[in-house]
Amino acid sequence: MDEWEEQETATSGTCALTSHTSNAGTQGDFWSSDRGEFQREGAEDSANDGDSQNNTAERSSFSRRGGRGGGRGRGFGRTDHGDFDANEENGDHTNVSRGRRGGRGGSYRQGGEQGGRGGFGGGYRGKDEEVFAQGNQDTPAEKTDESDRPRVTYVPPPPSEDEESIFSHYESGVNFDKYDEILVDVSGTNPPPAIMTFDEAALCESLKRNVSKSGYVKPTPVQKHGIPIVSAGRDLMACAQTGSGKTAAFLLPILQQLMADGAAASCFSETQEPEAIIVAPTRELINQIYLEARKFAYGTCVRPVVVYGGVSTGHQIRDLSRGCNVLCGTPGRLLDMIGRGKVGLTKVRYLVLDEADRMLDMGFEPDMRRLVGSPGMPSKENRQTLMFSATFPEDIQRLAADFLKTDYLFLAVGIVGGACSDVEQTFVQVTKFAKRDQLLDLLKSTGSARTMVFVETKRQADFIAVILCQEKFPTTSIHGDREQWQREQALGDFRSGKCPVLVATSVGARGLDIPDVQLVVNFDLPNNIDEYVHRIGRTGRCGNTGRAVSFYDPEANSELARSLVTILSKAQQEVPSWLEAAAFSGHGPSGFNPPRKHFASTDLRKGPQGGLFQDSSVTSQLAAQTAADDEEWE
Ligand SMILES: Nc1ncnc2c1ncn2[C@@H]1O[C@H](COP(=O)(O)OP(=O)(O)OP(=O)(O)O)[C@@H](O)[C@H]1O
Repeated sequence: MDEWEEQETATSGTCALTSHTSNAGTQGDFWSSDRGEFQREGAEDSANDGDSQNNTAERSSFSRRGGRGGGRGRGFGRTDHGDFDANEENGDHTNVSRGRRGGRGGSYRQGGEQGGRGGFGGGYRGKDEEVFAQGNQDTPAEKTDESDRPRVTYVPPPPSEDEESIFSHYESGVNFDKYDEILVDVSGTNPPPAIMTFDEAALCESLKRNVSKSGYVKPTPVQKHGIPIVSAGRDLMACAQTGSGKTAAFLLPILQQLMADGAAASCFSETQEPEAIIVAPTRELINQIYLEARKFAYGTCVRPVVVYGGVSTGHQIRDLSRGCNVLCGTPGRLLDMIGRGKVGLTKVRYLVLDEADRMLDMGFEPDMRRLVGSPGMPSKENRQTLMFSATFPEDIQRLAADFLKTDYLFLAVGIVGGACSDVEQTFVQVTKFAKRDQLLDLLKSTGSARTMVFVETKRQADFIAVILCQEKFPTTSIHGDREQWQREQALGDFRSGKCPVLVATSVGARGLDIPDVQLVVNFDLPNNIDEYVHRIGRTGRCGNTGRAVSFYDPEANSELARSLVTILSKAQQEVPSWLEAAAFSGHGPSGFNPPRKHFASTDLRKGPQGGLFQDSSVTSQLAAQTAADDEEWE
């Protein structure tokens, strides 16, 4: 029995209620082989695939991001699976699935030699190291300076082949038709006319069938406008509220075009040349996008593939080699695959940045520049670049223009950066010491409602999850210190309702589309307003109603007060008088704008008056700043 198996055995199955465990190991994670496969890949495999994150672009891309942390105190600013959360109070970022690591030995395992503190040791790798890492992408793992770092060997279970589960979906809600009332603005020259029905999208039969099997009857506004724009070959920056169908807005026209042009049937090749590349900031989100692509491409010759960190690289290389038309990836792993020569870029026609503002902020921007500058990648004039998000601060729009043709179209559905209008937002003023009791009271009052609780740090996520477990709320958690299989299991348990409470750091804030999330709790408010918008957007999706309750700690959150008032006002929601008072009390960024009643586009090309959401642009710099610190790197 190897070290890995020992640990699994030692810790598995001691918690009947949840899949969550405490740092102290009072409860064990479930582990069952059908969840995924754990294997030690042989030396041959490793030599061929370099199945390690040690010597890859993925690692290199993180190195400059994190100053603190470094799980092993050896100068690497990321954990084993590439996540980084510098907000962790002590700078401990150790991923602790196996023993012998330094660092706090945080989450979930009691295993042997972990523990010890020592995760601090200078997590910064300078430029030279980055160059070194890049220059050694093909070096087998064994030969790197970090060869004792455990290799990632997790192989996720294959996605279901069963048609029913491929097309399983939740119903659109009572407010779905109200989407039609949302004001839409398309700016830029010669936008094509919107479509009103999927029939007008002129999809081929198999795509039409798949759209219908997905339960889509009529397009949402971002689809009505976005699909013809993409089909017309235009570059696009699109901003529409959370849960309003942005994914299909880019997937459907891309798949349609690939099929119309007779995308070459997938065939085995060591280097794959995808026609479309889709990038997203987190593993769970990119996997979700991949599953959507797979669903829409069902029964066609188009083959989507997904690559992301925390999973065996060798496994992904093997999957890739079977053929790939649409490659979905997190930036690090994608660059890694390109660096290894497993992905060629010469045939790329579409480059999609989902959560584009996040992909272009201070954290990921260098990776995006590296991606578009990679050998073979067609210039922006020779590819179509599409960007989607619910938030698009002006400074990021400015940056984004570098990646787009000058005549790109800007599509704004509703208020750029606005919160989803189907989410009822409430605020509770509370000190940090009273938050725990508030949360327990809230959960007691909501019964078994599926609830996401957002906290600031990974340690806090563990702590709160344990408390909730102890209070008999079946709870699991997702954050960057958890192994990938644990993250996927946590999400699975939350989706299935086995654990109706999910405690998450910001890694769960963007894009996740989980059925029936009725409540989002901001146990800790984020420190930028865009993050708030994305977090509460995990509920109230696709015309369903949802509820968000945020704990406002006057000591910690006064900087956010003005932006919150703006967001609430624009969503036509009640603003608590104490929040308004806090907003005007002199704290926080200047430039508060009283809410305007009418829609206005915030395509920055329209000039300074075009920006309805100037408050957001004030905070966006902060957002970019803090994103580099408090989000989790993938
Ligand atoms: N036209 C439609 N009819 C019915 N359901 C739809 C339609 N379009 C999308 N959906 C469903 O709505 C849900 C939300 O869609 P999606 O995840 O694409 O939203 P999003 O705008 O990307 O959200 P976020 O900003 O949070 O990433 C999904 O379950 C999707 O399948």
